[in-house]
Amino acid sequence: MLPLAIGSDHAGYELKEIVKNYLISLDFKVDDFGTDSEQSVDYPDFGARVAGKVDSGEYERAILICGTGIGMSMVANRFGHVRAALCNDLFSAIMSRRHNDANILVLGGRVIGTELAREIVQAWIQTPFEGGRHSQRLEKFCGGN
Ligand SMILES: O=C(CO)[C@H](O)[C@H](O)[C@H](O)COP(=O)(O)O
Repeated sequence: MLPLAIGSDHAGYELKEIVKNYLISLDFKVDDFGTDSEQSVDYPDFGARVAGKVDSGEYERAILICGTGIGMSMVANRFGHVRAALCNDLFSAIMSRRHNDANILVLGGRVIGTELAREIVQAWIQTPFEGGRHSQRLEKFCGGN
């Protein structure tokens, strides 16, 4: 199965561990790029570490988690080949794959609960990109990358 990169700051640490273990239970290979505790860190350090790996093509998909998800999505979307989607609801997560071919899912560890996070992650992993008219739209801002 698709190997995934995952990262968080301290505010996303608890949910990162839950999401990581959930993915492992589904037989995904998950590479964790920190942080490793709830000790305060700076989200740009971990966001850039993971987004850079998607940007370079080392990983096809990744998950980032901070308190709201806002900071991580801002950081990740600075990278040219990254389409990071902050999805704290199920509909957005599904649409971010169908229409936007999002390659990084961003979650807010202080916003959503564990069960919703699991549902979002599962749907995001499983939902394919629809292509068609959406490809031409992606082409207009990221060259289809
Ligand atoms: O970047 C964020 C907001 O966009 C994240 O939610 C951070 O996790 C948050 O800012 C961390 O806050 P803290 O008060 O330093 O724990």
